[in-house]
Amino acid sequence: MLEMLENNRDGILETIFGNVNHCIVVVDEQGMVSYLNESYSEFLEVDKESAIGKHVTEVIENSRMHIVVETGEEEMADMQFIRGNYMIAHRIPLRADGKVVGALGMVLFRDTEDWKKLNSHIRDLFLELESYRSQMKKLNGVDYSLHDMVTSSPEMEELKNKIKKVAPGDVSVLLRGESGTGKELIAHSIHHLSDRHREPFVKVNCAAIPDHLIESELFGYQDGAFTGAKKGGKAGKFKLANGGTLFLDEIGDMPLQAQVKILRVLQEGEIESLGSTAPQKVDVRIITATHQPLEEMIAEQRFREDLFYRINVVPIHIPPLRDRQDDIRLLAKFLLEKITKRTGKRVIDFEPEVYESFQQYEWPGNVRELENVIEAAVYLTNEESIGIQELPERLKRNHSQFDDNKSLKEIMEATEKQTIERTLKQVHGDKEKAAALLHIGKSSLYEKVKKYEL
Ligand SMILES: Nc1ncnc2c1ncn2[C@@H]1O[C@H](COP(=O)(O)OP(=O)(O)OP(=O)(O)O)[C@@H](O)[C@H]1O
Repeated sequence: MLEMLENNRDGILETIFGNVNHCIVVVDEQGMVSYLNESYSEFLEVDKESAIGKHVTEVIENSRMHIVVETGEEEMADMQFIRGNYMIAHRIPLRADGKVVGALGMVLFRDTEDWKKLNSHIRDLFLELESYRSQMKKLNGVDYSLHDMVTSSPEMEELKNKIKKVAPGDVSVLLRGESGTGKELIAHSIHHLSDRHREPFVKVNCAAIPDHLIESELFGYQDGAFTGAKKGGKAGKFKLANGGTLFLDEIGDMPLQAQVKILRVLQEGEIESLGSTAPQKVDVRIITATHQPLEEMIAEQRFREDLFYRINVVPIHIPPLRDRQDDIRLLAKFLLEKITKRTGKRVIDFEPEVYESFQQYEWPGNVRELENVIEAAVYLTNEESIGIQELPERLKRNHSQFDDNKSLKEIMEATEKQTIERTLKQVHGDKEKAAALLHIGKSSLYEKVKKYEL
C-alpha cells in the first residue's frame, strides 16, 4: 500500500483534490510547494507547474504554511487576505512517524464567483454591524475615551492629567494644536469623563459649513422661517446637544456674525432659532478647537476678543507629533494593530529603517497622517513586516542615507542622486537650468542623469 502511495503520489493527490472547487496546496518540510490544485492556480493566476518547488510565500500572499510546518500546530478557519479578499483558510500539518513532513492548506470556497458573492455578503454584514455600532455611538454620543489616547511622552501624560482634572466641571475648554494631533479625541474624552457623559456629544465642524448656513445649523429654524426651509423646522446643534457637550471644531473659521450669537448663548444660556419669537433655554458645555492663531485674528478683528475669553477658560495645547519622538514608535505599533484588526490582514511590525524614517519625518498631518501612511502600507505589503518600499515617496526621501551599513561612497552617491532629482523636478526637467542651479557643467549633469537613471 505504502509503495503504491509513494509511486503514484501525484496521481493520487490529483484524483483527490484536482477536481474539488476548494483551493488546495501542499508544502514539504521546507515550506516548498509540492502540490497546488487547479482551483488554486486559477485563482492565484499562477502556472501550476512553475509554482511547484517554489517557497510557498513566493506563490501565495500572506501564507503561513511554512510556519505551520515549523510549529506543527494546525490553524483552522483563519482569516487570510489574498488578492483583495478575505479567505477562510485551514492549515494542517502532515505527519509521518511522528515527524512533521509538510502541511496541507485549504482555502474554503466553492468557486470564485460563489466566494465573491459570499465575500460581498460578509462585507455587507460587517458594514451593517459597523453601522449599528456607529448608531450606538451616536446615541451615546461618544466615540473615544482617554484610554484610546496612546502616549509615552511626559508632556502628553501631563496633558492627560489636566484633562482628568477639568473634565468633571462645566468649564469651557479650548483645544489648540495642528490638524490631526488628537483634538477631537480629547474633546470626546472630556465629555466621557464628565457628568454629562450619558447625554449627547455633538460635533460641529465650523470650517465645513458655508457661512450663510451656519446660524441655522447652530440654532435651528422654525417651520416656514425662509423659503426652502424644511417642513416642521429643524433643531439646531445647540438644541441637539442640550444637557450634553457641544464641540465646536475649527472655531477660528466661524463668521463674525455667528460669533456674536454664540457669545450670547454662552452668556444667557438661551438660543433663538430663526423665525422664532421666544428664546429657548439650553444647557450645553462648550469645547472648542482650533489650529489658528486666535490672538492674531483678534488683532486683525477677525475673531471676537470677548468670545475668546469665554471659550478659553482652560486652554489645552497639544504638541505636534514631530515634537513627541517617544510617541511615534508607540503610536505606529498601536495604529498598525488597530488597522490590521479592522482589515483582517496579518502584518505585525515594521522594519527598523521604517521606524527610523518615521522618526525623521516632519508629520505635518500628525497622527492622522501616520495612520494613513500605515494603512496604505498594510494594503501594499505582502510581508508580515512593513518595509521602507511600502512608504510614500515623501517618507522615503526622509529616510537617512546615513545608514550604519553604507559606505561613504554610497552615502555621497545617494545624496547626489537625490539633489539632482529634486533640482530637475524644480525646473521641470530643464537640464540646462538644473546644471546652472547646481553649479556644474551641462555634460557633467548629463553623465550623472545617465548614471542614476533619472
Ligand atoms: N494619542 C493618540 N492615540 C491614539 N490615536 C490618536 C492619538 N492622537 C490622535 N489619534 C488618532 O488620530 C486621528 C486624528 O485625531 P483627531 O481627529 O482627534 O485630530 P484633530 O486634531 O481633531 O484633527 P483636525 O484638527 O484635523 O480635526 C484619529 O483617528 C485619532 O483617533
